[in-house]
Amino acid sequence: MKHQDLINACQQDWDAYIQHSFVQQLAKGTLAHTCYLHYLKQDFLFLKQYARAYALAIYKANTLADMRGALLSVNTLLNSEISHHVSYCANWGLTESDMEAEDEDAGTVAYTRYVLDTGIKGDIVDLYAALAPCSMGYAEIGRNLSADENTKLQGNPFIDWITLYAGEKFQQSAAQGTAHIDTLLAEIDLESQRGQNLIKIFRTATRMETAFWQQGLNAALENNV
Ligand SMILES: Cc1ncc(CN)c(N)n1
Repeated sequence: MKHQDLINACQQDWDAYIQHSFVQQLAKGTLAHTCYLHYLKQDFLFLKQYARAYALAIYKANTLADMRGALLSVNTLLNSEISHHVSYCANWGLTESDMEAEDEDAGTVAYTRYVLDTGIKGDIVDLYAALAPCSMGYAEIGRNLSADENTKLQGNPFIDWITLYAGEKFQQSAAQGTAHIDTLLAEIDLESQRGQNLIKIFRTATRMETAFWQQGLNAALENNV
């Protein structure tokens, strides 16, 4: 099987994630700032846990090449994505220590600990099936937003976010990650018990991504915006 089989098997859940109202409001520049700020703070905490999950992938790796690949992902997360995140959060008045001091929301805990638990219980392929919707999904969203002529580029307060995920660096590292997942999946038959179990993991993580967007939108309800 290939990564596209994972997506095809849960197309409806995948579309709900990729086309979520949070994403559409980002593209139009209309998202309530409370929602965005809440998302940014939670995403900082999310990315830290994600770096731990890639560190687990080093531990779970069977080959030196896979260990190096996972190390590269830890490095990209800590020194590129989180660093970018911290610097554009500063434009929104959020410091790194503000975000460190924030409590994790239920959706942040649920998603990240699901990924870690899946990796601890399972093997390297289970772990990557749980990690995959994160980078593959944001890369697809970045491509969609940059290709869509209705995406507001001028005067969009969320342009830094769009630029980060549509940008060459993120796209390239997501493409490398996807190629690696294809290598891990190559020997697994889609119809086998193993294949179906990987689909279940991938679908759960995809549903967690949708819940993460919704958690951002819900901040407006909680703050009566
Ligand atoms: C919740 C979430 N999912 C995915 C990504 C992209 N690494 C992110 N920053 N945040």
